[in-house]
Amino acid sequence: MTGGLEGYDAVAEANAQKSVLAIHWSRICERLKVEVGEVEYRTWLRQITVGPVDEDEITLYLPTRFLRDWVRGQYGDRLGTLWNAEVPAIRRVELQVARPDAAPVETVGEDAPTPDIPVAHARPPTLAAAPAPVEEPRQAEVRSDLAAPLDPRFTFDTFVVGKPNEFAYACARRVAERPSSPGFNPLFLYGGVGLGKTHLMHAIGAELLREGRVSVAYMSAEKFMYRFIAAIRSQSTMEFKEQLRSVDVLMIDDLQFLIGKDNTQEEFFHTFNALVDAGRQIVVSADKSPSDLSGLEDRLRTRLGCGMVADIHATTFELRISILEAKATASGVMVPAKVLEFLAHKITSNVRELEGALNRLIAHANLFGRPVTLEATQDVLHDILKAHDRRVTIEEIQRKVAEHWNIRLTDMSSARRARAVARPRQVAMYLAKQLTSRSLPEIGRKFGNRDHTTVMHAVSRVTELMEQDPAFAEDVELLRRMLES
Ligand SMILES: Nc1ncnc2c1ncn2[C@@H]1O[C@H](COP(=O)(O)OP(=O)(O)OP(=O)(O)O)[C@@H](O)[C@H]1O
Repeated sequence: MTGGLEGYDAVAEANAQKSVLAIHWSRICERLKVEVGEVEYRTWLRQITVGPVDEDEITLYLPTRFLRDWVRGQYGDRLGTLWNAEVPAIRRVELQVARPDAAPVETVGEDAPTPDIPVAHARPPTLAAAPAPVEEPRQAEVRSDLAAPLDPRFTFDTFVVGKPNEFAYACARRVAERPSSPGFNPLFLYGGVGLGKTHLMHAIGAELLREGRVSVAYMSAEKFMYRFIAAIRSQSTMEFKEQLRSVDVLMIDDLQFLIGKDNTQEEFFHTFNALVDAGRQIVVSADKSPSDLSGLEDRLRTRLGCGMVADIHATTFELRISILEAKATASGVMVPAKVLEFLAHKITSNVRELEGALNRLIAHANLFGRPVTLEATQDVLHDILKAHDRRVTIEEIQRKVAEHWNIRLTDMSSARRARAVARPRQVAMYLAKQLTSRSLPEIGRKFGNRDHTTVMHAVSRVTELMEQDPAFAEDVELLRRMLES
């Protein structure tokens, strides 16, 4: 028949294949939910969308590299087995980061993947077993008389999970799902500045309110103190205490603020005891673990450490990239991967600063309608980058360059002359000359006692190659920017 009809047939066939795959995928999802549990499923696997089948291989998409790698590591084999059981012709599963243009198969039913930014976490085995407490359903309520408003941006969906925060995240989810579970009361979240403690607390609050079961009071420790003082002044401490003790979930942020405030600590201690004894949930955050919060009364520290203590560690490069990817995607502004990598290398202090830098870039791009480039980034973030300035060492240069080209660090000083090794070594020498004040003989010594003429040759060879090969020049430039200042 005509080409047009053949085209129609092809489209119809592709659509039919999509529908069939969607049905299989829905069945697989049901099994996975039973196997791994609802929370684990929702956090990791619900993000998967189904792509095309090519011969014996099906492609599944995940929205970020982090999530893809995690799912591959934890569930790759299981996904393969389940697909094979559903469709024997499928023998392999390929997990890919979703392309923006990918047209995924839609799942059937309520668990259709959401387009929002993924979250991920590992639920530690200890979290799996505890039984859900029997609860009377209650009307959802934020105690407006007690609560600071919850920031609607701080939800579990917008929290990006990686190794440094996965335990805290899992604990927070658990509390949001089953408040007052044995072993999780109080939940004590701690970690350095700007690493997501407040975000997780708000997420717990938002989830509880969404579920519509409990009344929640959230406030900073500072606010707690001022409310307490105001209550004393207005002779309404009884009322204040009653209000506090009537909530189902009390969350106090930045508890370290109470150090040295003995009366407020005392009041908090009694409130704490009254609530825990009545089976209510307490969530507390601080910058240190209970045992390190010297300045808090011993009995309070002991009680704070009685439930679940979860720390949030400093971010890793991988987590910073995932967070930047998620936030850039949410902003709708196209930020090149190289810029994200550059930022993740440069701004390592905390998520707040990282987010601030990205927001400024995005605002700039929106305001001036210019694309985000490495040059623009350096320009716009000049002051922030300067604040993160540090002196670069030859060892650091060698490490970064070796990582970049995936060679061993020892090859920076080895005698191997294969180009795959010799070229990165030359680049490292070139960068050492550009970025440090070391002399050529000094640089030579750091590269396996090579002669200064070898370093000179490396510098001129790299300069020459950069002029001839724009891709190579871009690589070297990126490395330079990452290491610079
Ligand atoms: N894992 C994450 N994913 C997404 N956003 C994050 C993450 N961690 C932190 N953020 C963001 O970084 C910012 C700072 O986080 P947050 O206020 O929760 O930090 P904090 O640990 O409470 O800091 P502080 O000790 O100063 O109170 C927030 O905008 C938060 O949304």
